Amino acid sequence: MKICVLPGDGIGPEIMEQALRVLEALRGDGFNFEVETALIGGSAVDATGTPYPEATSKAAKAADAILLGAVGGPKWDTLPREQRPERGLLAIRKELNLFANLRPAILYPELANASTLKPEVVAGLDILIVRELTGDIYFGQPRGVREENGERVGFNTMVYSESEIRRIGKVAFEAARKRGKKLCSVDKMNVLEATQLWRDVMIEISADYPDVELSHMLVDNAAMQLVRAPKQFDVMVTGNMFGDILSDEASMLTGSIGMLPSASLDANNKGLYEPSHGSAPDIAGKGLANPLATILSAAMMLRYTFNLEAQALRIENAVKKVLAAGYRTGDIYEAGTRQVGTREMGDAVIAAL
Ligand SMILES: NC(=O)C1=CN([C@@H]2O[C@H](COP(=O)(O)OP(=O)(O)OC[C@H]3O[C@@H](n4cnc5c(N)ncnc54)[C@H](O)[C@@H]3O)[C@@H](O)[C@H]2O)C=CC1
Ligand SMILES: CC(C)CC(=O)C(=O)O
Ligand SMILES: [Mg+2]
Repeated sequence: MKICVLPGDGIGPEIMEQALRVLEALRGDGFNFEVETALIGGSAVDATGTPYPEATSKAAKAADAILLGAVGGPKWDTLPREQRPERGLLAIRKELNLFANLRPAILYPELANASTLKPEVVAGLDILIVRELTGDIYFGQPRGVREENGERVGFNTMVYSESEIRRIGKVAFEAARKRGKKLCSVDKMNVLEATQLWRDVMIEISADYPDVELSHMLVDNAAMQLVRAPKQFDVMVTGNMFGDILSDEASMLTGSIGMLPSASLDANNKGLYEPSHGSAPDIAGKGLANPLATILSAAMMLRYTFNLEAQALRIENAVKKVLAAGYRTGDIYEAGTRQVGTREMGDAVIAAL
C-alpha cells in the first residue's frame, strides 16, 4: 500500500511524525505500506516557488492514499494569492476530485468535561458532518478585487451545479442509511440561489432513500442548534464554506479541534486524510500540538481506502485507552489529568496499541 505523506507547515510535521509512528507500530498486522513524502503549502513555496509542485501532484496520484498535516502560516499570508499555501490544498483536492469531506465529531466519554457544553448536553455525541469539498465560493469564478467607482471591490462567486450537489447528497444519504437514518441538509436558501438549488436537489435525491429522514436547516440556525442541542443531529450535509465553519464549531463539542479527524474522498474512496484543524502557528515547533486528530485520520484511511476495519478500530481503541489513562495535551487538559506533549501522546498511543 502506497501512502503519500504531506507534512506541510506549522504543527504539520510534528503531528504527522506521530501518525506515522502509529502506522509503523501496526506494520505486519495485515498491513504493509511504503511512504513517499512530498512538499505542499508554505514549505513547498519556499523550496519550489509553488504550493503544489508537479512532483507532489505525481506522488499523490501514484499513491493509494494521502496523509496530510496542515498548511499555512503568517509567513506566507502576504504572498500573491496563487502562491499562498492554502491554494496548494485547494489544488490537490480539486485535482484528485476529493469532493466528499467526512468530519466525524465524536465525544470520547473521558473528554466530557473538556467539551464547551455541559456533560449532559453532549454525552454520547456522535455527529457526522459531510462537507462538499471541491465547489462553492472557495472555487467559484469570477473572483478577485477590481476597481469600481474609485474604490476596490472584492468579489467571490458561490456556485453549485446540480451534479455536484447530487453526488455529495448521495454520499450523505448512504452514510445516514448506515447510521441513525437522519440527514439534516444545511443551506441558506432564504437568500442564496445556489443553496435553493442545493435544497431542491436534496429533496429530489430523498425519493431514493425512503428509509432516511431528511430535514433542512438554515445555516445560522444550524450554528446555534449545534451548541444548543447537538444530539438532535445524526448526519449533516452542507456546502464547502458552511461545512468548513460548522465543523470547527462542532469540534469544540468534542473537547478540541485537535480531536477532529477527516477523510476527503473521491468517487472510488481514494482519499486524502487530514486533521480538520490548520497549522496552528501559535504553538508550532513547541511540541504541544494534539496529534490525535491526525492519528484518527490515519485510522479513517485504514477504514475507507484500505478496508482494514480491524486495524482502524485498533487505533481508535488505543486512543480511547490513552484518554482513559488520563493522558492529555494542553488543548484537552483538565485538573487531575496528566499533561503531555505531542511526542509523549504518540508514545502513549503506541504503548496502548
Ligand atoms: N487543512 C489545513 O491545512 C488548514 C489550514 N489552515 C491554515 O492554518 C493557519 C492557521 O489558521 P487558524 O485560523 O489559526 O486555525 P488553526 O486550526 O490552525 O488554529 C486555531 C486554534 O486551534 C489551535 N489548534 C489547532 N490544532 C491544534 C492541535 N492539533 N492541538 C492543539 N491546538 C490546536 C491553535 O493553536 C489555534 O489556537 C492559517 O494559515 C490557515 O489558512 C486553517 C485550517 C485548515
Ligand atoms: C484552505 C482551507 C479551506 C482549509 C480549511 O479550513 C479546511 O479545510 O477546513
Ligand atoms: Mg477549516
